[in-house]
Amino acid sequence: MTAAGQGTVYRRVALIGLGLIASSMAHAIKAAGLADEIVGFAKSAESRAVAIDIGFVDRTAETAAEAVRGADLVVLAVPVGAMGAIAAEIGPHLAPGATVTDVGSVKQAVIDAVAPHIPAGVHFIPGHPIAGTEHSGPRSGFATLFQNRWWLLTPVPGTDPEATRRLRQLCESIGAKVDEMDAEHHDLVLAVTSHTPHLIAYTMVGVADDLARVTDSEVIQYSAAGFRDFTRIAASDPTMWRDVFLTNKDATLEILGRFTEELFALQRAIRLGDGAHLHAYFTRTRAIRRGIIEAGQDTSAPDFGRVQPPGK
Ligand SMILES: NC(=O)c1ccc[n+]([C@@H]2O[C@H](COP(=O)([O-])OP(=O)(O)OC[C@H]3O[C@@H](n4cnc5c(N)ncnc54)[C@H](O)[C@@H]3O)[C@@H](O)[C@H]2O)c1
Ligand SMILES: O=C(O)C(=O)C[C@]1(C(=O)O)C=C[C@@H](O)C=C1
Repeated sequence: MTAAGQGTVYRRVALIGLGLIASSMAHAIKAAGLADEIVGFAKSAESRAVAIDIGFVDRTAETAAEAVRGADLVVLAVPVGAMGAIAAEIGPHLAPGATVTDVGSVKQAVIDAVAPHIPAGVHFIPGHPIAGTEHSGPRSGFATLFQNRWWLLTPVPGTDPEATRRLRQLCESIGAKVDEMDAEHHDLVLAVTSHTPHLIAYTMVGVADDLARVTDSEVIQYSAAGFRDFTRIAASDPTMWRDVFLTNKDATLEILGRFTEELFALQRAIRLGDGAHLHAYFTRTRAIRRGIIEAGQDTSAPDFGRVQPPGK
C-alpha cells in the first residue's frame, strides 16, 4: 500500500453506507483534505447517485467488497443490525494493514458481529461519534456535525497503538474530541444519555398522538418547547433505533427499570399530594444542571464518571 499524501491521514477511505454520518464524515474529510480519495457504497443505487451528484465521494462501487479494495480506512456506517453481514462480505477483500472502524450507536454487539470477520493484519477499532440529527440519508450530512462533539473509541486490548493514533488524528481533524473506553461501559453510558431518552421521547410523542385524536390536534397546535424537542427526537430513523434497542437490550432494560421506579414514585407523590417529595426531587435535579454549568463543563459531553454499573 502506498503512503498517504502530504496533509492526508489516509490515502483511500471507503465508506460503507452513505447516510447522515458517512456523508458528514466525507464532507468534513474533504473540507480538511484528510484523504486522497473517498470511495462510497450504499445498497440503493439512488443513494450512490446522490453521493456522486453532491460530490462528497470521488467514486462509488457496486458492492461493499469492491468499495474496500485497496482502502487503508474502511468506515462501517450502516444500522447496527447490518454490520455483521457487511463485515462478512468485505472481510476477504480488506487490504493488509488497513483499519476498519464503525460508527454504530452500540458497541459490544458490533464487536461481536464484526470482529470474527476481520482477518489477521487488519486493525478493527470500533467507534461512535456522539453527534447526530433526526435526519437521515445522503442529503442530510454536513461538514461541521462533529465540531466539538465527543467521538468514543472502544478498541479491544492489544489493538495496534499506531492504528489507533491515526484514527484519533482523523476524528480530531474533523473537529471531534476523542476518548477511549471499553465497549460494555460505553453501552451503559449511552443507555443513560441517549438510548433511554430516545425511548421516552418516542413514548411521549406516541401518547400525545393518541391524545391528539381526542382533542382534534390541540396537542400539536399548542405544543410547548419541551414537547417540540421530543417530536424532533422521535422523528429519528426507525431502523437505526430499532437496532439500537435490539442490540443494547440489557443496559437499556436496566436504565428503563430505574426510570420506571422513579416515575412510579413521582406518580404516587402526585396522587398523595406529597409536595415535599416533588419539591425535593426537582431541587435535586436542578442542582445537577447547575453543577454542570458552574463547573464550566461542556453540556454536550456525556458525564461518564457518574454512571454506575448495573446492580449498584
Ligand atoms: N443518526 C444519528 O444521530 C447517529 C449518530 C451517531 C451514530 N449513528 C450510527 O451511525 C450508523 C449510521 O446511521 P446514519 O444516521 O448515518 O443512518 P442513515 O439512515 O442516514 O444511513 C444508513 C446507511 O446505511 C445503509 N443501509 C441500511 N441498511 C443496510 C443494510 N442492511 N445493508 C447495507 N447498507 C444498509 C443505507 O442505505 C444508508 O446508506 C448507525 O449505526 C447509527 O447507529 C447515528
Ligand atoms: O441530536 C440528535 O438528534 C441525537 O439524538 C444524536 C444522538 C444523541 O443521542 O445524542 C443519537 C444517537 C447517536 O448514537 C448519537 C447521538
